[in-house]
Amino acid sequence: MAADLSTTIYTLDGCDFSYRGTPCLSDITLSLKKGRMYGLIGPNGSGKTTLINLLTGSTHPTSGTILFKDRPIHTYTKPDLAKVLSFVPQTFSMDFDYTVSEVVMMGRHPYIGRFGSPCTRDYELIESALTILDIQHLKDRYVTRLSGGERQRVLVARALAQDTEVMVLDEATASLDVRHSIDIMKALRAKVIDAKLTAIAAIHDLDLAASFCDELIVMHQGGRIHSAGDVSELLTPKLLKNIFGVEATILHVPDETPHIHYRYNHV
Ligand SMILES: Nc1ncnc2c1ncn2[C@@H]1O[C@H](COP(=O)(O)OP(=O)(O)OP(=O)(O)O)[C@@H](O)[C@H]1O
Repeated sequence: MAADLSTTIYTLDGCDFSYRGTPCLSDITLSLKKGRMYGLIGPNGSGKTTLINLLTGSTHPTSGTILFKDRPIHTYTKPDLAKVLSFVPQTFSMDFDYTVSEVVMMGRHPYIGRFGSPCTRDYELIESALTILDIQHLKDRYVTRLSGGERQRVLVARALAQDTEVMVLDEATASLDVRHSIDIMKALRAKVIDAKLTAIAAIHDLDLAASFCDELIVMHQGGRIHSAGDVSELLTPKLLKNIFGVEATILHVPDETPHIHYRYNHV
């Protein structure tokens, strides 16, 4: 049966990437569908952030092609891309002291322009993002004076306010406490279900990935994709042993997503 191309958001075909001649990604071939949540997992240095940079169009493959919504990603202008694709980076730096509200408002810039006037809908989206990320009380604070976790929530709020059909996140929960990590994943999951968002999240917390993602993309050393597919099929003790070198059991509790039980082998 022919594939349903109308629901394909990304098609990566044989993508390689090198940093000044040093190979980093090799032969990345992937098809990512609309309305799915993907967890991008793999050990440190396996190429997750580099792949994320290709997916956001901020860098281009050394060879191979990336189609985004059936068009080569490099043919989109930055403003056009920003209306359909939002990005939560791992870290960020700002040249000026912006308040939390101002940073979240930046999510609306693709629609209103840097010097345009926001409309009611813009304010509604900003308020909603501030509430979902539990940062209403911080809205007049300078972002540079927030904790790492608070700042990370501001970046996710900015991406949510951007209201795009695709969101790419690079370890968006890395500095968050357990409640805020779960809240962010829940908020993404709700958008995946209700608004057919496609979310691709590089994530180290495998339990969170297993609980909230539909599919995993597993990277391994050498910048290759080891495997990709449904969480329930992919997440096995053998995979965790092969990719991360850890001993673990996958617990299947009725009506719950799988849980990973690591065996630490304390002496
Ligand atoms: N700007 C750069 N110049 C040269 N090499 C780089 C650069 N950025 C990353 N690398 C190298 O590319 C490889 C992949 O790095 P990348 O950051 O994509 O991995 P990652 O899977 O996101 O790692 P982590 O889990 O530690 O965040 C690593 O070997 C890294 O040292």
